[in-house]
Amino acid sequence: MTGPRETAAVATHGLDKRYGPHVALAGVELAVPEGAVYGLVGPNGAGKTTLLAVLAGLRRPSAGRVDLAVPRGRVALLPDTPQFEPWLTGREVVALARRLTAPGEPAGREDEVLADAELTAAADRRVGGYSRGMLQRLGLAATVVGRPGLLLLDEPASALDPAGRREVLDLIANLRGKATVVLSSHILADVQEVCDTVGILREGRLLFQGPLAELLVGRAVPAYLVRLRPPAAPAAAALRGLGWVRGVEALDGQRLRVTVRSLEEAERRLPGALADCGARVVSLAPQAADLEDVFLELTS
Ligand SMILES: Nc1ncnc2c1ncn2[C@@H]1O[C@H](COP(=O)(O)OP(=O)(O)OP(=O)(O)O)[C@@H](O)[C@H]1O
Repeated sequence: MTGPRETAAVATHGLDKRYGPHVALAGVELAVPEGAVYGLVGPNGAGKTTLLAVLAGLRRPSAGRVDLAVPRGRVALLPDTPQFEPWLTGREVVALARRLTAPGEPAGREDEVLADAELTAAADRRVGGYSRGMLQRLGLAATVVGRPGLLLLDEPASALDPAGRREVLDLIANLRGKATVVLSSHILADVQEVCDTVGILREGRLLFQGPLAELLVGRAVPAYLVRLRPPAAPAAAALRGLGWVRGVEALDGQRLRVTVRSLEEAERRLPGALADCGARVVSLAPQAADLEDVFLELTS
């Protein structure tokens, strides 16, 4: 066989999972390239948790198979709400995980992952007093302490506040190059930020899978975001009258979203058109397609 599946860290073939009569996964052909940070996105009930559990070997598929390029013992799963014994300290949780998953690793490895998770100061406190964000970071520390080759993260940042999400996303971004990561999320901005490869799951079926850039570029509506000194209305009216402008949307008193026939044409003509109508331009930038837009287009 040729193509990307050849270098897949994990691939599934004709994967089905039924819960009684309910079909949770249907013919899933997943291909996660080695070293990817792969975002599995889909609405609630799409089958994300089920797929991760099947990949981790915790649930048996009803049909099909999972091919792993790493040994089963080097696959680690972090559930969406990791549970720890509240009387253990953070350091004890990580130490236990190291002894279970990689007894050959030196104890110094524990300090390393606690530091990466910014938990050094809290390491000797009982985890019963940890915040949600700290628990999620501790879960990540305990998951990576054994240097897994494949990390499966179920909604790792979804339940956190913006600061907590930021910290967890940074930790995941730092895993790039050290392991293959598959994370599920319904927060598309998070996926767009940290993932290089995306799989869109709906009602148990993979609707799209491939590089994030390909997904976005192939579907981008060429548009420019123009910020002007108010008032923006005269410039909007002038642009609307031009043949190469497809539409002008006033986002507020000073920002216009100008959709165009092509970005190349806009690069040549937009600055001049704005100058001709006397607009005072603060900034001008092409607007990238958003994973959220593409997702809605594919799933609606
Ligand atoms: N143990 C189970 N028994 C019966 N049905 C289940 C079971 N686990 C999941 N399901 C159903 O299978 C479907 C997929 O569930 P799953 O939890 O995998 O989705 P999800 O994409 O992770 O959703 P969420 O984002 O809400 O966690 C849902 O319709 C769910 O109700």
